[in-house]
Amino acid sequence: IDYELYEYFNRTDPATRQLCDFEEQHPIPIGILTTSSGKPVDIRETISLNSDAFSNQYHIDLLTHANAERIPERVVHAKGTAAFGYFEVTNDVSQYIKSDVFNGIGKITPTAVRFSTVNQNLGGNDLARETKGMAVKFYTKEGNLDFVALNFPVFFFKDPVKFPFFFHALKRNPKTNLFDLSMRWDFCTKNPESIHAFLWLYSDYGIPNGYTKMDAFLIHTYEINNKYGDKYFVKFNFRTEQGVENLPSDEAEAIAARDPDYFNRNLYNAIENKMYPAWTLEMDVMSFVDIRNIDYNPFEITRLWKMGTYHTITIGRLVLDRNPDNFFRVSEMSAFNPGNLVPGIPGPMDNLFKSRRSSYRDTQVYRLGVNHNRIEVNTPLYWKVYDRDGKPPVRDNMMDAPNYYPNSFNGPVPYVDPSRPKERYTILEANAVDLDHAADFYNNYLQRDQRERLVNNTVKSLVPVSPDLQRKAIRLLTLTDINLGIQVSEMLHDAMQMSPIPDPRVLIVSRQKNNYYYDSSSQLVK
Ligand code: HEM
Repeated sequence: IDYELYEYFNRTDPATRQLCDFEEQHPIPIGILTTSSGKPVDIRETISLNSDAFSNQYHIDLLTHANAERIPERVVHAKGTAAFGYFEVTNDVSQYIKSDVFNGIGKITPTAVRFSTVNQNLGGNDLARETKGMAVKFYTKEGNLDFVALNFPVFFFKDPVKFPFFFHALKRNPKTNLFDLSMRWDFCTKNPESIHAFLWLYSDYGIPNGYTKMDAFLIHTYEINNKYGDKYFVKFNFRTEQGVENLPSDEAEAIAARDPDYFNRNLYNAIENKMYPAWTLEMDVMSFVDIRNIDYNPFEITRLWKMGTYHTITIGRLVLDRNPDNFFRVSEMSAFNPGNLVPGIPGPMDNLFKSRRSSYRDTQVYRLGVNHNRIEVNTPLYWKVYDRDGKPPVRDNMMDAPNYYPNSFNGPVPYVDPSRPKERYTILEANAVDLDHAADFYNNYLQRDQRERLVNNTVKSLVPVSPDLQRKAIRLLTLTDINLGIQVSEMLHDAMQMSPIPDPRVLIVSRQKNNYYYDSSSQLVK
């Protein structure tokens, strides 16, 4: 007997026994079967052989609905899962932030959370070496607050114009429909500011041991205000109470071979087994005076704040205690938008964040429709709008209320917030690439054994790419840190000796290349 296989097929975990649990809770059928319009279905309509199938409305209803049961998967973060829970304030942070959700020790706010892996399609592999997402919707009295975070504290670039190219390069090659390490390394070496986040990716943090064992970071520097209108600048971080745990590549590959849904299963089972996963929400804080006295740009999202230049304050705890009763209704219909903020959180000022405010909304209009905030999981506790009509759901469509503003007939009116600061700062963003942060991560953040695994993982990803890209990658790694460059270079050399002789065509395309552009008279220039 293959005991591993035996154990796998004899699971008694909540995820595997879900249908049996349903049966136990419903010892008799839950009702009479109907068509979608509610007509009871006669048993003879459930078989279409030797009958007039096209007079059988049940048959037509069933098949045509099945034809239309897919909506577009998310353009990124398609594979994921969701859970409900609550947020509890555990500390008095009123001196920094006036938002109702974070004020009043003991205050509980319901939340919905979606975890995801970035580049996989729906049904992909949870254990792929990819950034992971954690999006939290707080249903607050002042509207929905969406904290949309990643398991790395730095992002790959700061110019939002790069986003479509970034996710094209990390998703599937349009010709082969395969993930393509050449595209990845080409993106990385053409956009050297991304090396810091790529080092996080090739380090142990690239494969957490499930969603419950990872921290999550909002990355951007958020402006927050207190009730006197004072400004503070913060980074919000979720710290896992289960402890950070990562998986070595070989172990991750072995698990993936047995269970590519390992992360989703793990979260589902933890909640069903009442081992409710929890995170502490903290913020790293700087005042305006602090910001004026530091020697680096704190709004730069490809770097970390320097130790000693800020202090950290706990806000509260996020606990997940309920699995959705239907995956599609919650995970797939949810729409998280980092632009959904509440009074007291004007939010980040960098261009990448500004671009995200519109990007998420736009893709959600495409994916779920213009009324996506009327879908149950996205509906705030309170809403009064002048939006009308469009593809369902429209809920009550604001019934008989006036549909234009301003009006003389008592439609909804805005509120006045006297403590809201009058001005917002504008930040200047530089194009320069500073590799020091990546070097700092490699040398000071990682332990020796972690550095070794990072080198191993990097080499593994470089073996299949062309020598030209290998050279460019080693150059970038060497510029980042000379030892890192040397180690990757030496180990890659050894690995290439062991691998089969490269296809000569790869060598041809790998000759030293130049950069080309067209001049104003359309001549190609080298
Ligand atoms: C220019 C930069 C970025 C753009 C344009 C962008 C765009 C998008 C888009 C279009 C989606 C799919 C949303 C949906 O279909 O509902 C998405 C999902 C997501 N993004 Fe970003 N993103 C950017 C940067 C970031 C950053 C910096 C973070 C984290 C700090 C982040 C975290 C996430 C997460 C966690 C999701 C999944 C949300 C869910 O579970 O529904 N993204 N992003």
